[in-house]
Amino acid sequence: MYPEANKGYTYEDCKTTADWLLAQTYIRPTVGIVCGSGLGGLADMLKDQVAFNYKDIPNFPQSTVHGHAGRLVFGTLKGRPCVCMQGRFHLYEGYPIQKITLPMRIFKLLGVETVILTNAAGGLNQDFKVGDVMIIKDHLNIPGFTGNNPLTGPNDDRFGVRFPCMSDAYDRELQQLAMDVGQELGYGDFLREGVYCVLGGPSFETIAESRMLHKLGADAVGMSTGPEVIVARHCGMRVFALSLITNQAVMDYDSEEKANHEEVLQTGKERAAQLERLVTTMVTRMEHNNYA
Ligand SMILES: O=P(O)(O)O[C@H]1O[C@H](CO)[C@@H](O)[C@H]1O
Ligand SMILES: Nc1nc2[nH]cnc2c(=O)[nH]1
Repeated sequence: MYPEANKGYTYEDCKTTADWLLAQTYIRPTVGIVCGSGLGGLADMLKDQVAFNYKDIPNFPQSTVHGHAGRLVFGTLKGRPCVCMQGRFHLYEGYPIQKITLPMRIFKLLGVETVILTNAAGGLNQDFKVGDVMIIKDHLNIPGFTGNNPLTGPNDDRFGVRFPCMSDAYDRELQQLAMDVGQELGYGDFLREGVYCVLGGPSFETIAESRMLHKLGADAVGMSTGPEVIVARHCGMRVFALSLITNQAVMDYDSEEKANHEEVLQTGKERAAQLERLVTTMVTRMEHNNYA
């Protein structure tokens, strides 16, 4: 009934992977973190690390993009058990969408309750500057408009319902927590909020495309996160996500700017320490405030 590529992984496949991981570490994570391009340093913040190369994990895809190390790291952040993907998967790597989002279901079966995703993105909002950190309040999932949604295929009710709601995809309490923590840390000058737009990539946007996305309501554009969020919400995990604005999308035919991955990684390096501090402090506060 469904094309082969849309079958994805069964519940049992996901359980095999989760059980394999649980058998090799005593850490029982309640927070799952996904590191964006050039933002893998977040994983290094974990204490008491137990790390796995993706190539050694049953059913796991491999990282193929520079700036994504390809390691799953278990550890604790200020005593709180976490698991962190040092490197994510993207549609443009050629994987089916069910494969790039598989780690979200593994997170769920590991016991994760809250997922924190980071990404590098191009700024569309003209008030944004390179180096700004945007708390994601919503997304435009453009691949989904053409039927490329990670939940395509048979639905397994053990994960979630056939038609999940997405109007509450990004947890509002966690957005507020990020704002509060960001202000306290003195990051108010570069902390923003906005709508993230996912494209398939790997080509960056044309000028006309950037203008169109901005008109449609997007503040930043990238090639990830949306599909992971859909799968995480489908299986009932709370989601918080942020974009580091690593470059300004080119919106003007007179501009000499050209988007490139080196600039993306460089901006990541420059903001890494603050981003790591924001996320770590949030994780500590989540515990105190009894956020899951
Ligand atoms: O979304 P992350 O993984 O941060 O990476 C972003 O950076 C890369 C482009 O430089 C693309 O993969 C884009 O999605
Ligand atoms: N699509 C897209 N992805 C990015 N990732 C980092 N910067 C960009 C960008 O400008 N466009």
